[in-house]
Amino acid sequence: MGILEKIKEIEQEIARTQKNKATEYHLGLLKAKLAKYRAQLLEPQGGKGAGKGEGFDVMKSGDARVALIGFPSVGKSTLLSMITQTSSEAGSYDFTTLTCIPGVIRYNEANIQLLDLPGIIEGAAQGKGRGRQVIAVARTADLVLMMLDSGKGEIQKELLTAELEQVGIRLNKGPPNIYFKRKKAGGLGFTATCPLTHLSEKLVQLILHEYKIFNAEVLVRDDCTADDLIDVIQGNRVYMKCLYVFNKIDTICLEDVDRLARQQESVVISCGLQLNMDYLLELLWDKLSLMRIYTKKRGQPPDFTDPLILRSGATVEHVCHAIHRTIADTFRYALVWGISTKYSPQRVGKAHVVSDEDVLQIVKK
Ligand SMILES: Nc1nc2c(ncn2[C@@H]2O[C@H](COP(=O)(O)OP(=O)(O)OP(=O)(O)O)[C@@H](O)[C@H]2O)c(=O)[nH]1
Ligand SMILES: [K+]
Ligand SMILES: [Mg+2]
Repeated sequence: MGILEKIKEIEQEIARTQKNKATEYHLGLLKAKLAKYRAQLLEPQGGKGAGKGEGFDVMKSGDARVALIGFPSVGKSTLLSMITQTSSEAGSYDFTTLTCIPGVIRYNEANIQLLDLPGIIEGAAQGKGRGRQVIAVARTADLVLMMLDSGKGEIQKELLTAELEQVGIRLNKGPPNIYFKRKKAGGLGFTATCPLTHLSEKLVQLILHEYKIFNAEVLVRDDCTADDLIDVIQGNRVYMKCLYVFNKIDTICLEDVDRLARQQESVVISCGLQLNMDYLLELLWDKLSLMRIYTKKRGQPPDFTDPLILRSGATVEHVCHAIHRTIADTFRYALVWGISTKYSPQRVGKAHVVSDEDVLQIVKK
């Protein structure tokens, strides 16, 4: 039996099985099996670069990478052509786009790489269409723009989220609060720091056995589920930020626009009527958590046209590296003007965390 068939069988069994206390262990086990087979399916078979697919090998460039994911004909290419200098063919028929088309969004002096991709269909996770390649590219992005057709937005959102879940992509959430470590001996060491309503020591043990793990330390710090535990054991999950973009609001009524706009992490737009594009870019910038740092030389005004673009959380040391590899070696201190310091200017060391739009002067030894 092939892996696909095995997966299908387990999925059917899960669907058949009633969810209750008595079937809890059985379902947990089935889920672990399913996750294992899916992982096998995603492993590239054969030689180097297998399963990568032609036309998907786009170099990373710029300060951040954003991937456009969505069902066919939701307007991904139309958007790329609108907000970048690149034009990507749009059409009223599905699968107009068959490869990965990169464009560059210029915003706040940053270069943000935007990737147009083929439409994903149901079953993408099983490798249908070019789903696997699209998903592989999406994994390399700093942010996913999930583009949805406002007319059928909510069901599309559910289906796509499920497809991405199946290949280990988790949107807008962090890893489960479980500490897990394999050991050489000693059996299972199990501790929970809060009451558990989904997991028990017995179930954890069963799931671990499914992975042939008999010795491990498991510390559960939240009311986690069996799925959470499986995520931690599999260890290859990616936790990505996602913005839900509801396009074509020109085709729905105002009440529906209002409802979609109020959803978490959502933005409503119309490429056709060029509605709300500025707000989309603003949100995109916020989500990427990028910062502009302006540098200046002693006795000279800062250069406000050419900031260094860094990730939020960056320190003066990161700024040094962004300027030049060797600057950190001759660094004495930095003067900072901006909201990251109490005084302007303030003398700071390498560990100082900078903020968006700080001005920085480096004083060398
Ligand atoms: N009414 C309306 N139509 C739009 C809007 N944006 C795009 N379209 C139309 O939707 C159709 C599909 O647009 P594309 O940009 O090709 O969509 P896509 O998501 O790239 O499609 P694939 O590459 O096939 O997956 C085209 O006919 C566009 O003109 C919009 O805001 N409103
Ligand atoms: K299309
Ligand atoms: Mg397209």
